[in-house]
Amino acid sequence: MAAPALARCMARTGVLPLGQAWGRAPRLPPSPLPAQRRAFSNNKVLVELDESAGVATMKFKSPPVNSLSLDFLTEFCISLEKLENDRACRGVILTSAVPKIFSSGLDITEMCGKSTEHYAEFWRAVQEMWLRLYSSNMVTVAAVNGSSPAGGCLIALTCDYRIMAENPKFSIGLNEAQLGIVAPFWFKDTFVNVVGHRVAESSLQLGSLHSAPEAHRIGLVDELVPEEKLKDRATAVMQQWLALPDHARQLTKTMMRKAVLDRLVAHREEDVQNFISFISKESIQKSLRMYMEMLKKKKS
Ligand SMILES: CCC/C=C/C(=O)SCCNC(=O)CCNC(=O)[C@H](O)C(C)(C)COP(=O)([O-])OP(=O)([O-])OC[C@H]1O[C@@H](n2cnc3c(N)ncnc32)[C@H](O)[C@@H]1OP(=O)([O-])[O-]
Repeated sequence: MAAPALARCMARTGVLPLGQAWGRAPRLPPSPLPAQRRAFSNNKVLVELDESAGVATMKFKSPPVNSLSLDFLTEFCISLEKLENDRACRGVILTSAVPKIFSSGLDITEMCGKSTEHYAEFWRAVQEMWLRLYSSNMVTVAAVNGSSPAGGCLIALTCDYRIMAENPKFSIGLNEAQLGIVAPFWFKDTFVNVVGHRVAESSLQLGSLHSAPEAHRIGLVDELVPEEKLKDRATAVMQQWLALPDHARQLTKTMMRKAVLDRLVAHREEDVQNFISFISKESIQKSLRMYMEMLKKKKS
């Protein structure tokens, strides 16, 4: 489906047609035509595709903090879909064009004082982002070049491999509990699949934001590198993963992730309704408002 048609579909329903993501044809190696670089950009996501390497870089560029608004999520899904359907692309590196911030997570303003319909549309877009990324046939590498709380951490966890800049000021984690909200089961499942049950249990209950060295120690990120080497290291890791035959790697990935993906697909609407009734509670709205005020105070 072409991008404008996808955008119209998402504007109408809040979701991309799932048939687009599942059961797609196996990825083919890039064509032997002369090396080419292509770029396409929406407002909030910049994509550069190196056809000779078969690798795209997706850069988040939604200042000040790359929060995951409905617009951002829509653009993210459209960009990912374009790459997924592009035979020249076998892997994607996710990173940020905003200094010091990978992503600040879900845009809190999308979850405050809005209508039930808006919450439903927003939550379907969050689900869609995760379903598409977690089920992607491409190799996905997160080059985490800044802080990455909550939904930002989820994006990194959803990739195949995570490399973080070894800046002790950068933190990462599912800190929802600190906001007085609860990460849904599929955030938790993704986290457990990366760090194991015990670490996930305490980290989630405490809403921990882990410094880069601690995130590495608990296995939340696979490696740390000096900031200036992050891009090169992500490219080297990507080459290593792409050296394997796509079909074997893709089937293995599906085998490892299917149960968790199927769980959300089977309970998608129920999950939307859970989100709406949870986020609409006055006590939750109050917690979110206080948290936003705290962020503003910290700034002044
Ligand atoms: C069930 C649901 C599950 C939920 C999952 C989630 O992801 S929940 C999300 C959990 N996410 C978090 O807990 C992360 C909260 N954010 C932070 O901890 C910090 O902003 C930072 C470390 C990301 C950047 O620090 P920094 O000193 O570089 O920047 P700064 O702090 O000065 O902020 C600049 C401006 O951005 C604003 N803004 C920031 N984040 C958000 C947001 N998510 N949304 C909207 N706006 C946000 C902030 O208010 C300020 O606005 P102002 O005053 O200019 O109008």
